[in-house]
Amino acid sequence: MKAAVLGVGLIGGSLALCLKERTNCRVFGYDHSQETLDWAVAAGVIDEGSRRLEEAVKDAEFIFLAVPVGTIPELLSRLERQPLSPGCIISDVGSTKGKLVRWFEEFRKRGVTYIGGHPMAGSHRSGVEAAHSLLFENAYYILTPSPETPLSEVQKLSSLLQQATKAKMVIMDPHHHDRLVGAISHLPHIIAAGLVNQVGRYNEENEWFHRLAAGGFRDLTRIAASHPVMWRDILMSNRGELLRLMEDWLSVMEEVRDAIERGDAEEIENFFRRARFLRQQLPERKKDMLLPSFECYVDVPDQPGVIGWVAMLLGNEGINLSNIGIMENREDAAGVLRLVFQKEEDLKRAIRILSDAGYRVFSFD
Ligand SMILES: NC(=O)C1=CN([C@@H]2O[C@H](COP(=O)(O)OP(=O)(O)OC[C@H]3O[C@@H](n4cnc5c(N)ncnc54)[C@H](O)[C@@H]3O)[C@@H](O)[C@H]2O)C=CC1
Ligand SMILES: O=C(O)C(=O)Cc1ccc(O)cc1
Repeated sequence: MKAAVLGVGLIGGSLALCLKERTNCRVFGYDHSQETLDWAVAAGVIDEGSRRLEEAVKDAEFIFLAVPVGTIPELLSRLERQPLSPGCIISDVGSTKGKLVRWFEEFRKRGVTYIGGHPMAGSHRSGVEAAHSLLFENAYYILTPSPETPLSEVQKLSSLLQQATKAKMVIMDPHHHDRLVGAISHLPHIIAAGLVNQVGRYNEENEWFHRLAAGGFRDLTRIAASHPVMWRDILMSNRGELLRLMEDWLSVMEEVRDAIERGDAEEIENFFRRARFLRQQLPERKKDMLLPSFECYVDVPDQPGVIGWVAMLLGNEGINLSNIGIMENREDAAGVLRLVFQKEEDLKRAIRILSDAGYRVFSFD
């Protein structure tokens, strides 16, 4: 099986290593830098490399775009004009997904499936030299198929990626994805960079600012060392969500500022109490602490009572749900319901019952 990785940097190189190490894919790399390709072949990151797109994607069953976010649309346009293997699956690893939605339809017309993807693991380093095959292990890897994407294709891609990366595969609506990563990744990068720049200005006057910057400042600003061009692209492509999130952030800051101005000790204490409580609730990352869970996703119409209806269908058959929730909440679209079970047998029975009831059910397990 041939897989093409377009952009052999940190993420593309890591994905190539994963595919080579844990699947039977032969990995063909494409990059605009010949030096990168030579290094990647010599280090065994890819089997072969070329600066010619046509050669890289010829006969490939899977094509992964791992170029900067701002370059993905241009590369997709070029791919559209290439002779591609019928039934081939194209995916990308870009940090934002909403702007890429239209490509599903563009490629569908040509008998090719495009499914957005985003591994939620990375580093402030970039380039193929920093690639490694354990980068994605146990991280979440989000896929953002269109509601029309054939389930068999989503399954094919997710099985390959799960096997290769050992990540936890999740599916999500692309716009919901952008709001979510906007809040937990993009906004924090803006805040970290802003704080470092602010203190940097003070330090120009008095270098004790940097000398004393330890503990909290370092912890909070680690991500400010990330790649400026990559983050420029990410902010430009998640504009709408980020503007909304920054409004919220500014009003949170205003509330604290006002509380300080008023000398409102209670409000200030509550601000920190709430944060400490919520911080302690964040899920642990330790691998062995994860309880086994089996999950599936169900396409549901956007109608009141649909969660209760699905829960009742399963309850009537004595199936225990350990969690249930809507994955996206746009008003104009149907939702994706996530169902979690503690027993594999319950998952299998639930899939059968819901499919028999006419629902489109998807599972990674
Ligand atoms: N770095 C991170 O922590 C994460 C990054 N991502 C996404 O992964 C993608 C790649 O990021 P990294 O691997 O960190 O970047 P990188 O800079 O390490 O790698 C990008 C590679 O693409 C090549 N490239 C750039 N423009 C090209 C073009 N027009 N044609 C051919 N090759 C080209 C570069 O030579 C480089 O080898 C981005 O879309 C980013 O949003 C996703 C998850 C985490
Ligand atoms: O967790 C973060 O914010 C990181 O710094 C790593 C990272 C960067 C970009 C992504 O799209 C996903 C993960």
